[in-house]
Amino acid sequence: MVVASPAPLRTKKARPAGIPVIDLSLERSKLCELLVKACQEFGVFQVENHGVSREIISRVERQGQEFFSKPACQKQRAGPAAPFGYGSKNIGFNGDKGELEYIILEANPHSISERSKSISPHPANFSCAVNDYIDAVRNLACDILEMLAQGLWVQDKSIFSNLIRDPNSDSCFRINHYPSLLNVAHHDDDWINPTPSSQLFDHNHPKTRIGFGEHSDPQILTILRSNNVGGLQILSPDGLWVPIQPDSDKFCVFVGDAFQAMSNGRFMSVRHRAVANSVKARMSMMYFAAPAPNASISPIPQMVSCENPSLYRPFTWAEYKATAYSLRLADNRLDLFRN
Ligand SMILES: C=C1C[C@]23C[C@@]1(O)CC[C@H]2[C@@]12CCC[C@@](C)(C(=O)O1)[C@H]2[C@@H]3C(=O)O
Ligand SMILES: O=C(O)CCC(=O)C(=O)O
Ligand SMILES: [Fe+2]
Repeated sequence: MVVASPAPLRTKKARPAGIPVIDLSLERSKLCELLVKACQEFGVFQVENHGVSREIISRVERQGQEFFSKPACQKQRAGPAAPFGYGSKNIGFNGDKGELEYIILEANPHSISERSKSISPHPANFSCAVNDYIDAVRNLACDILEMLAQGLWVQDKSIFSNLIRDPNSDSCFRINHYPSLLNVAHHDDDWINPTPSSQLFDHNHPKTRIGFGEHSDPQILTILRSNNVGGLQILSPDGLWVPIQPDSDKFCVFVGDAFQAMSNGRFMSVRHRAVANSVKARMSMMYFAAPAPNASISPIPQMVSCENPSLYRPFTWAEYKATAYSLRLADNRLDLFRN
């Protein structure tokens, strides 16, 4: 006898759906379709079977751990992040703050080799680990961008990837370290008595410590990898913060503002943040894939039609970056370039 299964219970509060996890070993035309769908519907997705070796990832992770475990006075020798170097709590130049420390570097071997002298007692090990990692994630970013061009039926498959393969590409690399809650809570009066002006808390949930505040990434694509400690959240269209499941074997890929502009708004640069509420320290590393400063960004002709007129005026990456750096982290800078 076949017994009908009971109708599923409906609860009033729907659990937000997770972001897509895309298996990069799938057949290519299927992959192109899935990648386009994810960039349209979410602006972010995770990838598995990405082909970046564990060894490359753990070498740079180890360098990050060694650096952040040093006493503050030693780390400060690599700072301040203006805009490259070591930073602690201060983000950008306009008063943004977060519960984190970080290293941010230009993603080119010469600059990394110079910077590594103030970061590590073994600069060659540091720069080699970071350069190998950047090469690997740049290739991953280019593969994804080429599949996205194919998925959009654009003839020139390299239309996006050429921008970040350009030797003058302005890409950068960042390692963020969010200390364990146990290391900071009792030193911090705000934790016990949050002040309304503090940026370090989410005012709707005063026990949420803001590690890296709400923003979208300005570049084309971001490739993020973290340890298995959570904290990354995206802002859903209905205004809810949705956690992204941490997974050290996957990469999380974000559409950036420049890609939203080039796709004429078909892809969206999703707003995200990192909270620092864990008893374990979170470490994340981001490769921000950017064009060269003089590259012109505008909606590609294939995305523009009578029904879909151009949403953004052309701008150079240098112009966009200067605007981003003149604004606060949470500001919506792309709207300033709308037609
Ligand atoms: C407050 C800021 C930090 C930031 C530059 C900015 O003025 C606005 C954008 C911020 C952001 C967000 C994504 C990564 C990052 C490196 C970038 O390119 O834009 C940061 C900048 C930063 O931390 O310096
Ligand atoms: O550290 C994280 O998990 C996210 C940080 C981030 O979004 C950024 O640095 O742009
Ligand atoms: Fe980001």
